[in-house]
Amino acid sequence: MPLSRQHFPSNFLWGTATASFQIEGAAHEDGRLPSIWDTFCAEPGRISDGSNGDVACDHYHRWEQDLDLIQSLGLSAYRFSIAWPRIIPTGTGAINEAGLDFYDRLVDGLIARGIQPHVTLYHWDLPQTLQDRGGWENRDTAYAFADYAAVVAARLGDRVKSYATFNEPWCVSILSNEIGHHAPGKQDRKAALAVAHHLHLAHGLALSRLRALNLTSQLGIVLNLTPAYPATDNEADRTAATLADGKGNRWFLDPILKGQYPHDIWEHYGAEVLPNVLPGDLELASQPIDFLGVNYYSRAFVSAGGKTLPEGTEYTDMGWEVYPEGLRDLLVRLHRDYQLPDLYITENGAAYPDVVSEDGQVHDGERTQYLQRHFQSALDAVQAGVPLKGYFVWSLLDNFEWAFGYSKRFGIVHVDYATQKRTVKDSALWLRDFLRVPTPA
Ligand SMILES: OC[C@H]1NNC[C@@H](O)[C@@H]1O
Repeated sequence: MPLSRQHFPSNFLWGTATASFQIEGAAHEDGRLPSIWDTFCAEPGRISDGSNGDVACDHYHRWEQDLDLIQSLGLSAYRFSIAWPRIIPTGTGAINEAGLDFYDRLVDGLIARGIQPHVTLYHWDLPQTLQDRGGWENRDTAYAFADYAAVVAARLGDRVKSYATFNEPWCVSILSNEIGHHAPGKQDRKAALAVAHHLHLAHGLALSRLRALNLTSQLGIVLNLTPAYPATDNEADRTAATLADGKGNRWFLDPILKGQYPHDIWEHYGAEVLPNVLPGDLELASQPIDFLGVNYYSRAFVSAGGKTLPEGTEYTDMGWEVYPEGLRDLLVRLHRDYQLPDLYITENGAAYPDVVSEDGQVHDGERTQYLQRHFQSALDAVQAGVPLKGYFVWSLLDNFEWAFGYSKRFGIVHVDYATQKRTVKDSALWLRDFLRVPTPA
């Protein structure tokens, strides 16, 4: 019998995901003020196609049509992020009711369609005014985030099934402040590690504020995790893979789940760049969470000697190896090494150079294959005893793919940015059929 949802636990949650800056547009509407990504897009050369989030998928105006699309596919959950610059446009202080009203309508629209709302409180669009005061390098921003989180949760309440504090702290800290490919585009390891620590602190501060609201919503965080595989079994490759795993995964998993930074990486970094950890910070950061979101795309193939993947390896349009087995391996390892809450795959998906064919359809067979193989890997993890409770496809819509602009398409629904026409791709039609449970004869 081909893979079907009936192979999964009957209460396994199937959803799709987006993020505010990537789809909303309406960048200057209803009180929103600039985020660091508006600023970053305006810096020449930062975005490969020179685009920005001013219009994006115009979801701010088309959200009802987009929720209808989610419902038509039979998905029962939708993960989206709240734009801090809509809620408290200057980062601290005055609340913008029009911003809260938009998400209020969105949440009610989801519930009316039988779709569970799952909120990410921060998916990278920091108010620029806070960046002007040091951004996440400034410890004060962690406290501002907790205030913002409390405002959102007080308004949306437990209509929202889960609140994740952050999406991908590794991207917010390392990719954005050490590597420099994302906003604010710094290349400073000390700054990056200070940012990472303040995110861990902010996560803890916000958890405390949300717990105090006595919501029934699950509270957690979303980490992008990339399992590292040594290219060979030699010592140099295995050491390099352990380092990659420590810097990319354990530096974020351990403070949240174990209340400590990994010792080997702490020593590796050295005193000049290490963050200033104050007493109580890690106790706050490692408060119990109800769920851990895992964003998985591929593995890291680590070679100290420059060995590359073999001929015939499959890649997505992002140049990421298609490696479904890595999802199972990752989840089984998490289950082995950590005391886990419920796990959700909060993002998994692929970019391919999709086009609308003569017949008006988008025949994205590679994406259907990718999803099928990763669903199977998720099922393997469930059958291995991993407490995996759900899976969100990234993404509902083609959207603004950060430094790649609109040149990479991750959606199961195609967006023609000139007309804003949505076209359900073949992969979404397959997903709809996969989710359809045959009615008993
Ligand atoms: O690169 C694909 C996705 N990865 N995780 C964060 C999202 O914002 C990205 O679009």
